[in-house]
Amino acid sequence: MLLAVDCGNTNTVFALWDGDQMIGHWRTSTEWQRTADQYYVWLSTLMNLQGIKAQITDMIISSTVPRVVFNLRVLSDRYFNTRPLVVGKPECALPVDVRVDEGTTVGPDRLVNTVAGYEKYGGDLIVVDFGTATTFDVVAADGAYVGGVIAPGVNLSLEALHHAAAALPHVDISKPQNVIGTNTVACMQSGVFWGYVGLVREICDRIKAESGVPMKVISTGGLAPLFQQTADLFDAYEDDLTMQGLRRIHEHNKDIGNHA
Ligand SMILES: Nc1ncnc2c1ncn2[C@@H]1O[C@H](COP(=O)(O)OP(=O)(O)OP(=O)(O)O)[C@@H](O)[C@H]1O
Ligand SMILES: CC(C)(CO)[C@@H](O)C(=O)NCCC(=O)O
Ligand SMILES: [K+]
Repeated sequence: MLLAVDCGNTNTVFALWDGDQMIGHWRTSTEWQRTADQYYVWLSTLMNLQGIKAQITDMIISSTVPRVVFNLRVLSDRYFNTRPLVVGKPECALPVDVRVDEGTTVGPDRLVNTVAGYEKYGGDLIVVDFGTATTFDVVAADGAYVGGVIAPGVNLSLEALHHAAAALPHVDISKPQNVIGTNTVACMQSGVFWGYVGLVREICDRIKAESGVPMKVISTGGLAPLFQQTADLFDAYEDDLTMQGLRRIHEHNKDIGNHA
């Protein structure tokens, strides 16, 4: 079975794949100090609790935090006796072209999202991911990754207000009743919530205009449903796009006989 690991700047998600069936997924905070032994104790405890008996033979990692990869490699080597595929490393092949400026390193999560989006929806696609950052990634007709947009994440924007202004409290995102807030929290929620609705709409419109072809927009990430409830921003929502992409990239490397 395949263990797929997606390390974001805030959270790390592990998913267990049996072929194209995801049989479990678990989330922890991203901490580069966490050791291979700690990962293993945590993972095996959760698997036991859920009665999952799995023989993990393969591992694939996408990490936006370079220093966590070391301990995940040790986990793979020590406990699963396999060398992991690491997205973005030369030995990990992608099933699509990447057409960006020479010398640019695209975040592996962004590439992985587009691979999954293309597999399910085909090309001429925009993938929006609401993580630590809000990213927009563009897939051409042939599936190639052709670039995108990085905007500050929703929670990051709220945190930035709280940190920079002495009188602004910590606030969780939610959909405000009105645009005109009549207390501090409502004003902050309005600014970030409606500001984001506008940001997403404007960026997608401009990507479509610049591309000159009709495009589908799909969203992923914890906060996407909150925005979709309100405004018709996306054609579809996928809750585990990054994990689907990791499974697909692993399969591609097997198909071409590439063993990390
Ligand atoms: N209504 C909500 N308000 C606040 N947070 C929410 C809400 N719904 C979901 N979330 C949060 O969204 C997060 C899931 O987001 P996701 O995994 O896409 O990105 P992340 O883990 O924050 O970022 P990264 O992948 O960059 O580490 C979870 O931590 C969850 O707590
Ligand atoms: C933009 C983030 C932080 C989103 O997770 C990540 O994809 C990243 O660190 N990217 C590196 C730079 C780039 O994608 O161009
Ligand atoms: K993510």
